[in-house]
Amino acid sequence: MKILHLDSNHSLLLKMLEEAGFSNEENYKSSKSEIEEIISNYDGIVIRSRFNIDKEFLDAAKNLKFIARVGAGLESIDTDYADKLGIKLIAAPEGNRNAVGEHALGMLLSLFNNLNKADREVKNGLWNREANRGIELDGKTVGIVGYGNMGKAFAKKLKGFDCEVFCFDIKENVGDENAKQVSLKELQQKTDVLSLHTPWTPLTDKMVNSEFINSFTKPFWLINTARGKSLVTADLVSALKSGKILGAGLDVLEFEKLSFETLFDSDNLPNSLKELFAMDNVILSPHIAGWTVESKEKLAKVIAEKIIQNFKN
Ligand SMILES: NC(=O)C1=CN([C@@H]2O[C@H](COP(=O)(O)OP(=O)(O)OC[C@H]3O[C@@H](n4cnc5c(N)ncnc54)[C@H](OP(=O)(O)O)[C@@H]3O)[C@@H](O)[C@H]2O)C=CC1
Ligand SMILES: O=C(O)C(=O)CO
Repeated sequence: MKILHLDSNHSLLLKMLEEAGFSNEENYKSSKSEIEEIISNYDGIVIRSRFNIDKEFLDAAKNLKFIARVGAGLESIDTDYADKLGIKLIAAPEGNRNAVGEHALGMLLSLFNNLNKADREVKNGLWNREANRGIELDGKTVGIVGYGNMGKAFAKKLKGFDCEVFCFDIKENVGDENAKQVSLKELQQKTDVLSLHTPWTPLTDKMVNSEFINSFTKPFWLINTARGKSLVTADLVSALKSGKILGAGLDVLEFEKLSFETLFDSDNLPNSLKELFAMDNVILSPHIAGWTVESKEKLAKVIAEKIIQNFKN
């Protein structure tokens, strides 16, 4: 089988596939349309997030048997069309779920303890102890929306903090010893901290908007390590201003990657983002929750194992 690798990954991936007898070609530079011209020569592709795999691409990929995403989310792939064409989709949530759980927890603890603000202030000669008094997770209620690989990994990390953990998921019976499954309404009544772990789908697109936010009984903290487009940034900013949201940790933004840098450089960022940048109770990171030294290797290993398991002769 011939596999085209469209992003560079941990060397373990190529090593394992080569040892298993697959033929591997790396192409990290050609444009999407250039790849479309040659893609019919391959049985499988391995991609991280270089470009979206849309209908046009899939139509050109006449002999494709699998698409392996070195990551968890398949949002950048037209999964329905790939299914229709009988192309197998392979993801590796086992490879970065621990990283996401730790990142979400790290953001939460940083927010609760004003770490980013305090750090900046101390480095500027300010010794503001009272203004940086923290709060504790002990006794708080954490609501997790989307209780799959990532949500469960976060709940596992919360063990030992003496907080109550609830989850809401469209699937039934997903609760476990780390989180009690409740209705969305109950979660919104109880939650002090909301952590999003849903995929980006038509159902979750702009899910966290003013109506959703105002359905929470208490002011709450928000962590989003899922997808930026599930959250309406302008509505978040309004809620931060009104105090309905007490602080936010966002690893993902509505405007990411190329669009983010282009908008930033041309000073064309939407006002809502500029306002977020100015807020001390907001922590941002550039989509790195699942992006650790360890996850790089784990993702490679998981993807290689799944390809070998499914496609080795
Ligand atoms: N920031 C980062 O670096 C990373 C981000 N991610 C993001 O996290 C997402 C989740 O990954 P993962 O946990 O592996 O996915 P899973 O499919 O394992 O879990 C997601 C869960 O959310 C459920 N769900 C879907 N829609 C809703 C909804 N509207 N309300 C409540 N629950 C819902 C799903 O149900 P069903 O299966 O029925 O749809 C599923 O049970 C990825 O799609 C990706 O977007 C993942 C890894 C790294
Ligand atoms: O694994 C994912 O889905 C991520 O967002 C990181 O690439």
